[in-house]
Amino acid sequence: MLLATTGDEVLEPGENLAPGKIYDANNTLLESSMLQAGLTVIRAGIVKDEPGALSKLLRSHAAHVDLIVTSGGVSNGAYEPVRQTMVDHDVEFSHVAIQPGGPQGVGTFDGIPILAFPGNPVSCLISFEMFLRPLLSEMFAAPTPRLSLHAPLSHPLTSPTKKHQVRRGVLLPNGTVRLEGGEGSHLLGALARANVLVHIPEGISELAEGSKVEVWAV
Ligand SMILES: Nc1nc2c(c(=O)[nH]1)N[C@H]1C(S)=C(S)[C@@H](COP(=O)(O)OP(=O)(O)OC[C@H]3O[C@@H](n4cnc5c(N)ncnc54)[C@H](O)[C@@H]3O)O[C@H]1N2
Ligand code: MOO
Repeated sequence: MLLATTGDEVLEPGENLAPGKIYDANNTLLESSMLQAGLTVIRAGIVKDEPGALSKLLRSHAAHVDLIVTSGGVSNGAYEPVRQTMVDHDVEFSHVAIQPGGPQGVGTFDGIPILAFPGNPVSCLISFEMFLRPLLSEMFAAPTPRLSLHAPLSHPLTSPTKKHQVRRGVLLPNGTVRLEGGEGSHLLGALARANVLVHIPEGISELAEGSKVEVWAV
């Protein structure tokens, strides 16, 4: 696996955190998830928002990898490095009806399969759990799929009707599930406190306390 993230504002953990900069969360999140899933990972680092930089980095590792995963630079901003780099490649960008993790890219870069996940940290982890991890389970039986349970909600919730929402939650000792943090796809603290992903399928706009939801133990 080759892992890369993008953004002039993103710094390696430990660097001097100047105003307007943030530490890279995505490479660490994805690398640890991938290692746990039994993959061998090359962490290529952070690509600056410059034309040509991403292609150069990916090509420098391409001979040694079976799959490329990037995070960030895929939505509709003025400059989206991943999207723009892939213009010359067979990569399709679209919006999946899921929250978080909507903007996605899939295709090949110089013949190597590539998945381009969105940049918000929770979005890229949910993308891995929803789109890549199940595939690995099916293809290589490693790791085993996430344990799926049905548990009653400890409180009511609302969800966007036209999207499959994946919220972070805590399965409590009394067997109920409580949402942890809000919908925001930047809420890493809440993700760290969660022990389940809570699935609210498309078509549902609200659920009452006690409604059963599918949760994946993570
Ligand atoms: N016009 C539209 N704008 C946006 C849409 C849309 O549909 N139309 N979707 C929004 C959603 S939802 C998401 S998710 C983001 C995805 O955008 P990108 O993949 O282009 O992500 P970036 O802009 O590069 O980053 C988003 C956010 O995350 C921070 N980030 C990026 N990389 C890292 C990293 N490695 N570690 C920590 N944080 C990271 C970045 O600084 C931004 O704050 O698009 C929305 N906009
Ligand atoms: O759908 Mo975006 O992936 O929520 O932050």
